[in-house]
Amino acid sequence: MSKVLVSDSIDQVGIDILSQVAQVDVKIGLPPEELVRIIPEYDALMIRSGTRVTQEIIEAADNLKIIGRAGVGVDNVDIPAATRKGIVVVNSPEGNTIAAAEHALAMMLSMSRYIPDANQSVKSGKWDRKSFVGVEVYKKTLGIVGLGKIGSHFAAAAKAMGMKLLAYDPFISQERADQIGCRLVDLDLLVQESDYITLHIPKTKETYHLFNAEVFAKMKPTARLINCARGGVIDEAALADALRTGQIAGAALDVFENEPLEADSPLRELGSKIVLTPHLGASTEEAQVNVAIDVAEQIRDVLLGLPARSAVNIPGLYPDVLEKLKPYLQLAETLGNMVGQLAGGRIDFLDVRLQGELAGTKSQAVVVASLKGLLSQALRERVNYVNASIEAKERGIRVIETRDASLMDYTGSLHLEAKGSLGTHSVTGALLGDQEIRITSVDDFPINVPPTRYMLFTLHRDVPGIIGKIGSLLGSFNVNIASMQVGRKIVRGEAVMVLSLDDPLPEGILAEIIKVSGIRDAYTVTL
Ligand SMILES: NC(=O)c1ccc[n+]([C@@H]2O[C@H](COP(=O)([O-])OP(=O)(O)OC[C@H]3O[C@@H](n4cnc5c(N)ncnc54)[C@H](O)[C@@H]3O)[C@@H](O)[C@H]2O)c1
Ligand SMILES: O=C(O)CC[C@@H](O)C(=O)O
Repeated sequence: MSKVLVSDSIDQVGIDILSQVAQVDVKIGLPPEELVRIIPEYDALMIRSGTRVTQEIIEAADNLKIIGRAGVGVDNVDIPAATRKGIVVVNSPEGNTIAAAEHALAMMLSMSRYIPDANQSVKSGKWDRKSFVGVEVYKKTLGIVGLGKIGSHFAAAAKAMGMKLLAYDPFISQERADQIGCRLVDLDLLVQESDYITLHIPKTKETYHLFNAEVFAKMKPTARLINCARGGVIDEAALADALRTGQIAGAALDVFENEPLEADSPLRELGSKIVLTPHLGASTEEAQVNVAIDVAEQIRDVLLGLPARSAVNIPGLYPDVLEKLKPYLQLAETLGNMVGQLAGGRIDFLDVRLQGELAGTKSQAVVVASLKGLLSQALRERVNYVNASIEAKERGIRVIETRDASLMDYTGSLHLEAKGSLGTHSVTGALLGDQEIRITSVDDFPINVPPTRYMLFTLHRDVPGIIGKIGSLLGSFNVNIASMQVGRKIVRGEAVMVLSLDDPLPEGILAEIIKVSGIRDAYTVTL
């Protein structure tokens, strides 16, 4: 019989589902070294946000087939390590959406009316009405950072309370924002105009310390900040300073860079200016039942050899179809990710053209894989093969699918074209020897390069000396070039240069590249 380890507290309904197919051991609060020691016994691991599933634990997990996260955020799981080890990671993308949005609303209101402090005061025997004069949210401007599932639900409730809504989300279309009733603005404007700011973004490289001293300096002195998304998106030391010095009026936080919050955190010393809860966003009876059922059912299915519906690292397809299509799905994800970055964050449409033998395959999975790649910059692990199409639709991305079996320059190739905030761009790719990915054109200029982690593309006039200039410029920034190729249609005409780099491009270098005479445009792609 399979064995499942449940290492955080989950609702009994989840245990009951798992018990239909496995022996279930509930062991909460295990120290990491104990988890490393016992994990080889288990076929599945079910967690919430409390357990950190590190590379060390995954490497020791020789029998593990699936990790189930009863919640949305999988930033406590080392996904690349799990993927490398062939372990499916599943989550519950929607089970706690309402709970988290309602918690953020509760935080906004209790901060505005000093409810935690007033409650404490009455319970301590006082009847002090003067110290707790609050502010109304009615007619105030609310800035929503991250207009995804939770941000949208918060928006609907805030609108009903008479708030004016601004939103910052580089991956959401104006059309979608209009539907929700939000004015889409840049972060600077949102920060300057909002009376309340609520964060509903994932923790990524881009969002780490997105709210920092510089941002607090731009906020109104009467502004209040709510974070029920992820710790780490706020610089906590800078927030404590901003509250202490009166640069902003208040904050309400459910999540922290280190959890549990350190005993000596300056955030604990800010009296009625701050409301703190211990990561309770998902802690409602309803949400815990939802996420427990959602994830336990997926663990049960995978242990029975069936696909998972919300896998964050492996497509939810039947194994035989998957096996055949796997290399093409990888190609589609890579091209989607590339064209998404070339076209810019806010995508209007994606044209997926299946060529050669690929035109005859079950294309839906290839289209979905392209969308998964396209949305991966915005949604990271939250986009999967199940929700990629819905997420694209909600973002107002039009998807066009075409087939051309007659195009046979490679056995099968895939051409993706996307229009986004940086313009319309295209990439084509094919498989070499049925496995190895090759990029065979960019913006219809023929090339033949394997995708690499850091890439630089330039559009330029094919004139002598230009390659040397780019090489020297990158050298002066200590960026090493691993390979370089030029694609052109006619000699001395328009051309594209593709450079694979060993290092990421430092800030500001793209602007220098564009200044080089003959260069028309330059783009970076990180895979
Ligand atoms: N406190 C809790 O207990 C709790 C509960 C549930 C979810 N969460 C967290 O809340 C967050 C939002 O969850 P969701 O379900 O709404 O996710 P979602 O994926 O539906 O929405 C996230 C949104 O953030 C946007 N985004 C990504 N990068 C951005 C950036 N750099 N700037 C601005 N916007 C950006 C995306 O386009 C997307 O629309 C996640 O971090 C999740 O882990 C916390
Ligand atoms: O497990 C929890 O209680 C928190 C879940 C929440 O942070 C999430 O991302 O889903």
